[in-house]
Amino acid sequence: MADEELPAGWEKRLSRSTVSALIFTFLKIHDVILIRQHYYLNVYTKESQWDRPDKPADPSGNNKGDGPEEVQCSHLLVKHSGSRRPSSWREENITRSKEEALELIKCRTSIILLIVSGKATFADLASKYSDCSSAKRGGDLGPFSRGTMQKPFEQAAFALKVGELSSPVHTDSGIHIIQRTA
Ligand SMILES: O=C(N[C@H](Cc1nc2ccccc2[nH]1)C(=O)O)c1cc2ccccc2s1
Repeated sequence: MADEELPAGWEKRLSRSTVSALIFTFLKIHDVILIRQHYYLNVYTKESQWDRPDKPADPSGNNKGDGPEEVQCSHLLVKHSGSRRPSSWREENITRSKEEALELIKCRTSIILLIVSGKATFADLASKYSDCSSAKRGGDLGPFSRGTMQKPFEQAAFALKVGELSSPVHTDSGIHIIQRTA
């Protein structure tokens, strides 16, 4: 594909990077390998990327198509003996196994179906059953961006649509059900 076919707002640039200076001691030769690589510049934001863009550059520069910058979630956490902090407002010393925790959260997931029937809200259940201190706020963790929560939690949260519930998510803290609220 020729350059002129680049989506609007992008320019193809050349990058010169010296990959490495390799010293072959037995050949006493310095071998500098010079690789010229292309990168793509968003002419509006001056942000650059290695991957060839497939859609017009976003003048605002945010939301590069990889989803929201920030989400808000509530969660219901069931801890187990292997949790990072096997203690909570509900239980000083949590000794249940991971398997027992998974059964428990599945059971509470079926209870969560009460939400669908309108007989309970996620906040009701989190405030009653979650082992996270956010239980006092109905499980609400407030808004957060990428890089602030444990990776498995972040990946699940950012994959949810607003209002959606996750399947059980395992982190070092225990097992979570996540609801994206914004
Ligand atoms: O890390 C927390 N609580 C831990 C358990 C825990 N571990 C988590 C890991 C990911 C997301 C939420 C999580 N909550 C605890 O109580 O042992 C947080 C509590 C609160 C309360 C309000 C807002 C944010 C947070 S994050």
